[in-house]
Amino acid sequence: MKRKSVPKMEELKSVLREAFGGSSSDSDGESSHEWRRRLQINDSSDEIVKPPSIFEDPQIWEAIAEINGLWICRDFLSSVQQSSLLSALEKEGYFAEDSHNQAMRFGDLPPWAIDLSQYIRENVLLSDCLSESTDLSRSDKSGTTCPFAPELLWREPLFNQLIVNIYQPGEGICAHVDLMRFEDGIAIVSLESSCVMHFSLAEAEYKNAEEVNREFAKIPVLLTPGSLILMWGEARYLWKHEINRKPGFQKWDGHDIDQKRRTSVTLRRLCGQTEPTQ
Ligand SMILES: O=C(O)CCC(=O)C(=O)O
Ligand SMILES: [Fe+2]
Repeated sequence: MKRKSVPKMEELKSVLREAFGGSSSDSDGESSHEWRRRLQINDSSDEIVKPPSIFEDPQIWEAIAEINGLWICRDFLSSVQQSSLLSALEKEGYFAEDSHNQAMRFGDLPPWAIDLSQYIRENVLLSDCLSESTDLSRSDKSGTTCPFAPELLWREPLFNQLIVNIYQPGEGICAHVDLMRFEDGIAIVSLESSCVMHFSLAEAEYKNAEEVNREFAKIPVLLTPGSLILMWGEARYLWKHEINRKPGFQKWDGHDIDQKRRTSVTLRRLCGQTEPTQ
């Protein structure tokens, strides 16, 4: 299959500029711009907050040092954007009953999820990961400076399955590797309560002592409201992830995390979906 060539950063910026306009324009109806515009409107007050420039203050991406292919953007959504996303979930009826803890969509995603996907793609692109200068202080163990593999970033659609998980205090998710029916490249947006997600190696095929030790070590990652994690490559296939919200397991910096309801939006892509021909 012919792969799309990956554009260089400058080409990319001009493509983005053409598609979404500069920071001062918010008149077009383009999806990502629309998402940003909509997300600037505070539901309760209708206050319009000045939209950020798409090229200033790019968000900060951190590689989780121990795990190749695991990246976090802690300030991915502002508090206004988080509220807008929660309102969109509420309108879908996902919070209608306390017993309702999961909702899935396949194929055509709702507009807010398409916008969210586009916003993820845009923010990865703006991380300058495709530029030739590599800042090793921001790379993962394998030396990669890109929060998402370029060949995954350019697939269309980026994601076509979503799952919304709603956890009441004390509820979590057991250690697992996501099903193989999903392609590589998974995004998780966290909302409401913070939590610690633990990662542990999935396979016992690492024979040396250091790796056996690592196998039992769990790597904790704090997921704060509005954060985004991206899992691909080793993080997606070789590591399990779990959230244990039973008493004693949700500690950060020696303190128990105050548990409230937590909501997450996971975006993935089903295997075997071909790109539409243009
Ligand atoms: O809720 C989360 O943050 C993780 C969800 C998850 O791992 C899954 O649905 O496979
Ligand atoms: Fe998962």
